Amino acid sequence: MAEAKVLSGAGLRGQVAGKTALSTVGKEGAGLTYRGYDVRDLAEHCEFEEVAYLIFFGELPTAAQLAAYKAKLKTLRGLPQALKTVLENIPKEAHPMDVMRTGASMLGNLETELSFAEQQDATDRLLAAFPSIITYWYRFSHDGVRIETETDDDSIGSHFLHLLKGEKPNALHAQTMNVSLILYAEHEFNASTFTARVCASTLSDMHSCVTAAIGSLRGPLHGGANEAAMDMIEKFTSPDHAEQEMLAMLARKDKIMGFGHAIYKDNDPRNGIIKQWSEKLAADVGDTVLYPVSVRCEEVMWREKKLFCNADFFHASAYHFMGIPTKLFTPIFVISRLTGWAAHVMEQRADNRIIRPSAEYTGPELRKVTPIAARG
Ligand SMILES: CC(=O)SCCNC(=O)CCNC(=O)[C@H](O)C(C)(C)COP(=O)(O)OP(=O)(O)OC[C@H]1O[C@@H](n2cnc3c(N)ncnc32)[C@H](O)[C@@H]1OP(=O)(O)O
Ligand SMILES: O=C([O-])CC(=O)C(=O)O
Repeated sequence: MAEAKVLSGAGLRGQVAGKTALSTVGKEGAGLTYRGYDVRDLAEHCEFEEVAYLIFFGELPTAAQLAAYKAKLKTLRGLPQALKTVLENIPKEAHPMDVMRTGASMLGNLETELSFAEQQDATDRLLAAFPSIITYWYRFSHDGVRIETETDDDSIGSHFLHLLKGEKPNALHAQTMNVSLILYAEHEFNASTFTARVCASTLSDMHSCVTAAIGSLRGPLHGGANEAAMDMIEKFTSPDHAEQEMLAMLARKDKIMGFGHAIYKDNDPRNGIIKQWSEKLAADVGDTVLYPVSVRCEEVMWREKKLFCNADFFHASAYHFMGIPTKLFTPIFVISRLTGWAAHVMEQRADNRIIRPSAEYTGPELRKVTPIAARG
């Protein structure tokens, strides 16, 4: 179980900034829970759409409710021509998180949330359309093809992989995506979710809240860490090489992406789960380097600094083994975390006061304007 960390200092650490009924993170003895369910239990027994339903509506769906929800999402996978045109104009060199940000924002122009009564529909549309948005842009800009984004895939994870690769995923890949999307779905007041809540607190629309959150998730200290971790581990040719390089990075006091956490003290409960799937995928592709390298990185960081892998670290190798290009790693996080962001927006709206903290002023004392001609 993850232990509670002593929280104080800069970055609002340890400050209670609001209430939520959606999840607990690092609560003593509880690890990570969504609506009272242990994430490990959910990852073992549920589909991602089931977990999304739980996050939005507070209870796990019945079989009929889940079937209806998945059927609804399936109808929302197509993209309007105006959005496709925008995506076709974004260069190949663009950062895929910028594509996601533009995609969410453009959808807000085309299918504006006109009142809060439409919040669930706006959310479901984004949830269903995000895999289409990122893969439509990727396949057009990289392969020159205009893909059909309306598939009959049973799940969002399979839909994403199908669009990306042009063929339906095998069972192992479909299961891994499902688990990955569950693990990334919700995480209390992390930076991107807090961004979404701040935006929601001004009574802004869902697309603005989500667009803002994507900007926050993009950075390497948050969601971007899965890509940064991949960039690092793929340079290591063996576990011994990894150890040597990690020790050098630690000696230089470099930040090592995929390790540490603002709230968890000695373990991120999502890591053990995704690590197991990474190991299965490594065996599937016959990997003898990347997985052992990743394990050695984990050992070195714990031995040297008592720093542990967060959710992002073993996601890097897992996604890589599934043939997902590194630059699409963080957009997958978006596809999943949309559930948490939107649920927080709805929660904020239901009991709102504009979020507006105070600052401790550190600038100059009050002074008079010197006429411009007299300034030296
Ligand atoms: C899904 C997610 O978003 S999980 C987070 C993904 N982000 C990363 O993996 C980026 C790498 N990790 C980090 O930068 C940090 O651990 C964060 C941003 C996640 C948390 O930051 P903080 O809450 O400030 O970390 P914390 O207070 O535990 O840091 C304690 C010490 O460990 C160091 N430390 C923490 N993480 C790392 C790391 N990954 N590599 C090297 N040193 C680290 C800090 O620099 C700090 O040292 P100091 O006391 O000498 O200043
Ligand atoms: O909670 C955090 O600070 C970051 C994190 O792990 C997440 O958003 O999943």
